[in-house]
Amino acid sequence: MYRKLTFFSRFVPDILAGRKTITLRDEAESWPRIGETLDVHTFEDDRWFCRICVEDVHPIELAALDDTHARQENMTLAELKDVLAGIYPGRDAFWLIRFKLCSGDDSQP
Ligand SMILES: CC(=O)Nc1ccn([C@@H]2O[C@H](CO)[C@@H](O)[C@H]2O)c(=O)n1
Repeated sequence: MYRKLTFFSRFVPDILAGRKTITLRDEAESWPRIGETLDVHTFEDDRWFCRICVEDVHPIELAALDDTHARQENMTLAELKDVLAGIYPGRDAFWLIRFKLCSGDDSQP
């Protein structure tokens, strides 16, 4: 059994295309561990849509977010900050989870 992470369904196409390779979460969702495989579901209807392998997890402040992070979200920095303000109003400290799509077969690199 893999642990489960959810994403808003509007991000599904970007995740499946490999255009979105990070997510920024609060402490409640800082639990993924590097090397861990996760089952990924939509937040709205709990639909499974892929597995991801966690490549990095680290804390990051809002002020430290730059264009590289925005690119990894397939957004501009302004769009990313808007999205964060919408999901996490007033928060300025996050956890960055970087991931790649994976099969869930642990024997694969
Ligand atoms: C319940 C809950 O909080 N779910 C979340 C939280 C965040 N995100 C995405 O991560 C990035 C930065 O936050 C943006 O692309 C967000 O849309 C998400 O898809 N689903």
